[in-house]
Amino acid sequence: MKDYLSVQSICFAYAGVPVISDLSFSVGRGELFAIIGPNGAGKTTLLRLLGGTLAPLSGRIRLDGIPLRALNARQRALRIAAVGQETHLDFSFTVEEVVLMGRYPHLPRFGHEGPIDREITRRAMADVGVEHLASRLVTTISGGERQRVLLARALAQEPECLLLDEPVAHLDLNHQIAIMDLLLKLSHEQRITVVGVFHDLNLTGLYADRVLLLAQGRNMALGTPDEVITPELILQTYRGAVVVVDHPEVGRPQVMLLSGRTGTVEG
Ligand SMILES: Nc1ncnc2c1ncn2[C@@H]1O[C@H](COP(=O)(O)OP(=O)(O)OP(=O)(O)O)[C@@H](O)[C@H]1O
Repeated sequence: MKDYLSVQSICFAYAGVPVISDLSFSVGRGELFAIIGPNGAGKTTLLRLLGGTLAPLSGRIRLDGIPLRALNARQRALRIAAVGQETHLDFSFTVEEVVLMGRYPHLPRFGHEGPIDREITRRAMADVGVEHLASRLVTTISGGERQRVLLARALAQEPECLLLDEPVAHLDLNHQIAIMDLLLKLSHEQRITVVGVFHDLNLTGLYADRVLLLAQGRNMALGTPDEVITPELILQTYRGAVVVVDHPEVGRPQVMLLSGRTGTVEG
């Protein structure tokens, strides 16, 4: 698989406090790539570095062979769409207006959106199942609906790469599966590179092509879900005891918790 994103020895610190340390990896075009790790590991910071909203203190990030820092914000927005953890939307736009904003990087300066932009917006809303909310104010929809609207806005951007911070965190079971299936289709069929931060190790095990396990800003493991989602690595990084079983249908790793309640670990 041809590399789309290439990260070489990047370091980053907030006010002198190191958060990302000497991190290197690459992501293939059309790969569904998961970043996992405990709270504070640096996952969101890493996504911001990949999206170009933060710049590494040292090291290099390349996008399709081009140094990320050589691209301005609009050039980045034509290639990358990012959806952050913050699903709050302050202003009283309708859902359709918010999704249409994804088209802005494609519009000429001072230009207006046309029928093609409206059609792409409609399709993006349909893909994430928010078409029925099109005329609702974003301030009046639920957290999970808002999360899907923001994903629709990212899709309307028609990016080569999606950077998603916990894209299913607020979604119910049915919508989690629908969005993960959509991400799989986007990556494998449309060759969009999808990089997502996930807390749900079972969804990661089921869907990811490869997984980067981050702890204290360092690469603790990188490989297939089978290689990374192991009881040893989970205990070492999350300090949580688990057993890992094979999914009965597809054999992919699924995590079961051990705790005081299961009687296998001191509570
Ligand atoms: N703007 C900031 N200024 C200073 N420190 C920050 C800032 N943002 C994050 N940090 C710190 O950097 C570290 C990594 O934060 P980050 O949000 O990248 O972690 P994360 O792995 O995404 O965590 P979580 O799973 O809790 O969302 C944490 O210790 C956090 O407190």
